[in-house]
Amino acid sequence: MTRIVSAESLRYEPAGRVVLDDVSVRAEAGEMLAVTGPSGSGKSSLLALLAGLAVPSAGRALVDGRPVLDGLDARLGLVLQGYGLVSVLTAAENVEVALQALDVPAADVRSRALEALVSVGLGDLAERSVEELSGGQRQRVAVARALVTEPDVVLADEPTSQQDGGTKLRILALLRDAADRGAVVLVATHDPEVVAACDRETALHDGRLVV
Ligand SMILES: Nc1ncnc2c1ncn2[C@@H]1O[C@H](COP(=O)(O)OP(=O)(O)OP(=O)(O)O)[C@@H](O)[C@H]1O
Repeated sequence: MTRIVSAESLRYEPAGRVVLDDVSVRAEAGEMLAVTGPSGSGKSSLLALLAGLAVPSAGRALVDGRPVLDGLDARLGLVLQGYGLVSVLTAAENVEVALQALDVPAADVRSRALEALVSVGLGDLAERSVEELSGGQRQRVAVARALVTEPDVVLADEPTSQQDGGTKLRILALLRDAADRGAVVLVATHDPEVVAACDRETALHDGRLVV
């Protein structure tokens, strides 16, 4: 079971540009950590490094003390900017993809995907192709796909940016459920309401931690 996600003195300089410098963060099972900062401060980059989707030029991204790319036994739930959905598939099929990669019995895949879509208020649109969904609905499909596997680590980049009051609260409640189940939850956001729903905040400015 995953207990700790940590960044140790991360430096990230794609194309020679310093985007993150000496960033250390630690989050434990059961907590929701808000990663805040103005646009361009490096929030998405930090989440990408913690997800193993980008490689730091110095420092380490660790899951339970092991380099994140070695920690693949830890189940990762990602909500990325742009969502990464397959637009020609239906909402349900996009969520099913996450379960198919695991040892979930085929008979359970559909019901669990539908349950996840109902949890984000999209039960009625499960059979709708993603290209026919609005931006906010796509974001909710991405949240359902990230959480359907009951991940040990949730990395969510502005997961409610396109939601109104009710659905925003619903998504925040689902993230809290994941933390209560023992997941480590990191949420990049500049929304004070989202920060208030988290346990702690770590702030970035120009790629550095604000102390
Ligand atoms: N691959 C890259 N090459 C060059 N610059 C990059 C790269 N990735 C990110 N940056 C730059 O790093 C800075 C931080 O970007 P990042 O997306 O991490 O910030 P953010 O805090 O998530 O912003 P936002 O809230 O607008 O999403 C930006 O100035 C961005 O242009």
